[in-house]
Amino acid sequence: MQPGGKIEPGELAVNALARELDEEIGVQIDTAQAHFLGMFRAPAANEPGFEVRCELFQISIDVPVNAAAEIEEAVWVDRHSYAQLQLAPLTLDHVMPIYLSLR
Ligand SMILES: Nc1nc2c([nH]c(=O)n2[C@H]2C[C@H](O)[C@@H](COP(=O)(O)OP(=O)(O)OP(=O)(O)O)O2)c(=O)[nH]1
Repeated sequence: MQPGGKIEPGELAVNALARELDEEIGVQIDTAQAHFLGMFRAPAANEPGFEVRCELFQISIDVPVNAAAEIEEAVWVDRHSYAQLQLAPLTLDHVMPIYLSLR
């Protein structure tokens, strides 16, 4: 699944994005550079019976990512490797089609 997480009360989605990227993979972003891709929903990966509704953003970075303690592993996914990975429904149904349509 993508780095991200729940939006706190009163928080803008793009600020939640910046906070979660910092917490989860140690990446600081300029929120003005985050490109909003849309709102999507899918069955939640880790919460059976629940649905995840997300505001999805695209960012570009040229810094290393470091998985924080609570994150098991951080991997880059590309058009060649994704088919071998176990991906969350949101990623498989929405994020990958958008990614594959780029360029
Ligand atoms: N971050 C993220 N969460 C996803 C994706 N796909 C998906 O089903 N989810 C689900 C997993 C969780 O049920 C929920 C995100 O909650 P979370 O527990 O990661 O949120 P959080 O970092 O704010 O954690 P917490 O403080 O609430 O414990 O959305 C995804 O691509 N990225």
